[in-house]
Amino acid sequence: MNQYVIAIDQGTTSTRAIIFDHSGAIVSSGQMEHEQIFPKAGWVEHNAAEIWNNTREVIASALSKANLTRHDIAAVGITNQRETAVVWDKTTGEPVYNAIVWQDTRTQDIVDELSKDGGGDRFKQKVGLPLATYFSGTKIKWILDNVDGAREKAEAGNLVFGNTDCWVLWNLTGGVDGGVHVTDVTNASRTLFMDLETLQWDDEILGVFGVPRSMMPEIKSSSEVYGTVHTSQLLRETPVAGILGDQQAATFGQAAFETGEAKNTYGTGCFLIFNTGEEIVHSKNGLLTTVGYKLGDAKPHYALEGSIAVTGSLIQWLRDNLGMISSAPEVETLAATVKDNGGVYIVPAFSGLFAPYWRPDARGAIVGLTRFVNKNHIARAALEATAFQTREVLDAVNADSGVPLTELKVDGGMVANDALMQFQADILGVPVIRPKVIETTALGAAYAAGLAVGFWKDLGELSSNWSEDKRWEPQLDQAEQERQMRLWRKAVTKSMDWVDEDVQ
Ligand SMILES: Nc1ncnc2c1ncn2[C@@H]1O[C@H](COP(=O)(O)OP(=O)(O)O)[C@@H](O)[C@H]1O
Ligand SMILES: O=P(O)(O)OC[C@H](O)CO
Repeated sequence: MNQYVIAIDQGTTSTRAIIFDHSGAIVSSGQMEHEQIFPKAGWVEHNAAEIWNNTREVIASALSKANLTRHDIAAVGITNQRETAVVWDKTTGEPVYNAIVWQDTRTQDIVDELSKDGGGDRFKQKVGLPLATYFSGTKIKWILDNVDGAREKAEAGNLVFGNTDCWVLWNLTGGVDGGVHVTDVTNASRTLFMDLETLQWDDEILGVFGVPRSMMPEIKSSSEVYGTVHTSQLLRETPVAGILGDQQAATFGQAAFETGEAKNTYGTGCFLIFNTGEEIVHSKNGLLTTVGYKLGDAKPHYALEGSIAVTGSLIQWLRDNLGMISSAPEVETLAATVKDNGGVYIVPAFSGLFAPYWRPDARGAIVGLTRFVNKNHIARAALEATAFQTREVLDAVNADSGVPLTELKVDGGMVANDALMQFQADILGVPVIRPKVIETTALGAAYAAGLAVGFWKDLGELSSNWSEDKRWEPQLDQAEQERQMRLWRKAVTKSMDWVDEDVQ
């Protein structure tokens, strides 16, 4: 009997496989971190072969922990870190370069060059995105321009591109032995190349970037059978039936299916997604327009997104680069020893500033330092930075939609941190709500796959699986909220205009 669905969550720091039952509860999981490669300041890479190996390992581990086999699994769903670009030779299965990660800023020169003709928003009306290093398109161009022989091979039709969903799917379905080269609409909407109306690649933009169309995967919906797992793999012959970029998957896993619903995911970065239904809404306040989900032949749901590049990774930086803490949860212990931030604000503009500013010239800043400040204040300021950035994104969503959100559903690794969630509610002035299953990203991909094979019958059934675990009510008075936001915004101005010809 197929009683379960497995989701592969290929994230920025780790790859997970999680098995869910019909009620949406977690039955077992496997997880492996992969190496973060920083060859130069601003460059961030992953080894795509390592990611594929880890994917196989975590599937094996999740199955064996629950004592299950492929016969118990109805379908496979895939969710992934978006924008991270893998280019590989489809005749050998070898990537021609490491995966260039979404946080990588090496393509700023490409962005500047392309912006000369028509400005940074020249494709925004069509694709919903400004020209920025964040998106896959500039990374593909960089590989074609900089890796020896890549352009010739691409023009000969041997190289293909995919975000990591596509790389995992291709390998899972056979790789050089007939692997399926497909992505879903949500991932495609993060490349700079997909027309939001037609949901197809735009030849004119591909031409401007010099990317051959033959490299691009076929764009399909987020919920349909793309292929079956290859006979050489553990899950052989199981249908792969759902793909969603991780932030859209979390929105789906939070059952935010309707227009006006939203969620915020706190991981490496933070991503607030606001469902705008079947309408394509263009932001006037620095948000992206993206595809939320598309189920089979049904019309797509679109969304506005506030992407924040650095939140949890600031905590990792305190741990790995400064050695201030030995584990991420320890930041809460340090922060709890002081009654406030001691006047310190940290603007973690490690990759420039994303939403709502889109300022590639910004770099990280710690301001307000005095002899009074100690590491506990720094820890507190690091946590607060996540909450301040989220408030700015929520303000942008409210301004665009005209109807202020009255509560915020949250998920992701950082929501384990109580102090942060309380401060988040305080600085937003609305309740913050955590569901029982916080692995909403994997759950969303499982839902998409399960819907396609009839494991779940409809969205109503999925909504009834959602239940609240904890709620944080705002406790700060509005004057104090606004005082802190004023200081935060002042700190943000100090991080801007830092990059010049001498500083990258
Ligand atoms: N208790 C905590 N307090 C603050 N940050 C935390 C805590 N636990 C984990 N994190 C941060 O959350 C992130 C991991 O969350 P996760 O959702 O697994 O990320 P991702 O999906 O981006 O890989 C890490 O960046 C880590 O620093
Ligand atoms: O893997 P995460 O959770 O850090 O998410 C990364 C985002 O998809 C980047 O856009």
